[in-house]
Amino acid sequence: MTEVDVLVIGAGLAGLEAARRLTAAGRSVLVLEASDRVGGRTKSHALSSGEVVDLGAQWIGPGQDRVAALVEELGLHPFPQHCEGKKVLDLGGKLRTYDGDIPSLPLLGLLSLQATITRLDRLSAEVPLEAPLRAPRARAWDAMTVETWMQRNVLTAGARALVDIAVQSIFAAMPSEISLLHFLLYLRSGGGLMRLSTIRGGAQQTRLREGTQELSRRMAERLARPVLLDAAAQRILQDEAGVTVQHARGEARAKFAVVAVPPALAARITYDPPLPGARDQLTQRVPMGSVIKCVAVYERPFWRERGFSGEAVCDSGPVRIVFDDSPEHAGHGALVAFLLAEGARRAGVAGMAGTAGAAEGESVEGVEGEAGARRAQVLAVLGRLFGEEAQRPLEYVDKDWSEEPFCRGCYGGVMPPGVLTAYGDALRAPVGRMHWAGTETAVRWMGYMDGALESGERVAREILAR
Ligand SMILES: Cc1cc2nc3c(=O)[nH]c(=O)nc-3n(C[C@H](O)[C@H](O)[C@H](O)COP(=O)(O)OP(=O)(O)OC[C@H]3O[C@@H](n4cnc5c(N)ncnc54)[C@H](O)[C@@H]3O)c2cc1C
Repeated sequence: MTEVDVLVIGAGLAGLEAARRLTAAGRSVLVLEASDRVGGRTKSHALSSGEVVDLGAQWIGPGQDRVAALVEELGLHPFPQHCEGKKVLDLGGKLRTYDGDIPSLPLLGLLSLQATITRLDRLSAEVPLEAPLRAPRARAWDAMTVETWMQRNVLTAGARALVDIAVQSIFAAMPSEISLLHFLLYLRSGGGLMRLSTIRGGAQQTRLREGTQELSRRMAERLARPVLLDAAAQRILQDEAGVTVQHARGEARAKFAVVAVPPALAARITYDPPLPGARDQLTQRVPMGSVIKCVAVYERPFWRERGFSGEAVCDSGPVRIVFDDSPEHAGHGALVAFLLAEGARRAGVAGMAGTAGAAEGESVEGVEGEAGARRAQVLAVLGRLFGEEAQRPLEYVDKDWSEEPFCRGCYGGVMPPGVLTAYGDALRAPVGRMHWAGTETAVRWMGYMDGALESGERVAREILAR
């Protein structure tokens, strides 16, 4: 049995950040990772040209200071997300183009949309980041979904459709699945609705040439002990002197453990003694969002030549949002389309019936079955938005995150009504010698890579203080 000071479960950004901080403080650390790679919800894919696209987390933006510092420390190369040119809005079956951050709507819709954004940002400013239940209307907000709030407060159908898409794009969940309090907390945690949904000055501003998974690879390389891969933690036993973790490759013992996996995944580990009721019930109530990310690669970014930015917003069909995904030195062009929430679930279920590769379908011409059907549907949307050329990519790859065995959905855990009020206190509270990390536990940038790093830093601090 391996014995160390601290065992970290999960080699995503949260677990690796905890591990490197504890190592730097002179503690011995072993990271156990269930899958055969590090990086968790980051996954970079090499195109046949050798350039990299991200099938998981992709962007960083202003205010995400931890990620920015890490990028610099690890010598990675940031570059700006392309956003020059016209954007396409596919609303109510009609295609139009617009400039700027807010899609073009008739005057009343535009006013309603602006008023909604201002109102949501004002409400979210009332939610204290570290203690959301102290918000003056916390209980009322946690008793309703974002959908209910929208029905009452967003006055035009056009504005409602766009807010709906913004919510799906930020959470990979439907407005009907999210507590208004959780939503407002999340907005505050990331600096507001516009910051979360925009490119310039927003959370989609910057990409990494090497892809975001490289952050985890380089962090793991620098640890004193290699990450133990294919070592899913199955059972955590605690006694007065320490913690024993039984995992897929054996057993390990430490003084403390960090569980750096989302709550829904933490629920799949057995705890002995059993978790306190509140903590266990929390893990029963924070489901993961649903997203399939689809990347189509072309000879060149032909849409740029026609004055388009590559960005699109759609209210029908399988795709909700599209961005230019071309590599930094765009010899090639690429577009990334997001299937979100209901759309991802429909496409994912379709994938189950067909070929293997529903989880990560690298489709080639002539591919058959449901993975091929998904590809055809996505390419048909891209063709409608950017012209017929978009239907003929050189390469296509997609990834259904609900199929990833140790993520089971993305971008992260979503809280339905009632959860924060009843179980919020259990989110970060250690249980004996076990400490909880993961982006879902972050105060700032909850749900993002930056939040994952914050949580790793926090648990390292908690353990060192003990
Ligand atoms: C499609 C997509 C797009 C995204 N876009 C962005 C973006 O643009 N910008 C951004 O900042 N964030 C984005 N995110 C979110 C970002 O990826 C996450 O916030 C972040 O990576 C979470 O890191 P984590 O360490 O908290 O969790 P994870 O990355 O989930 O790490 C947990 C690790 O634990 C492992 N594990 C699970 N169970 C066990 C077990 N029993 N034993 C051992 N190991 C286990 C998992 O395999 C995983 O490696 C996106 C996510 C997705 C999927």
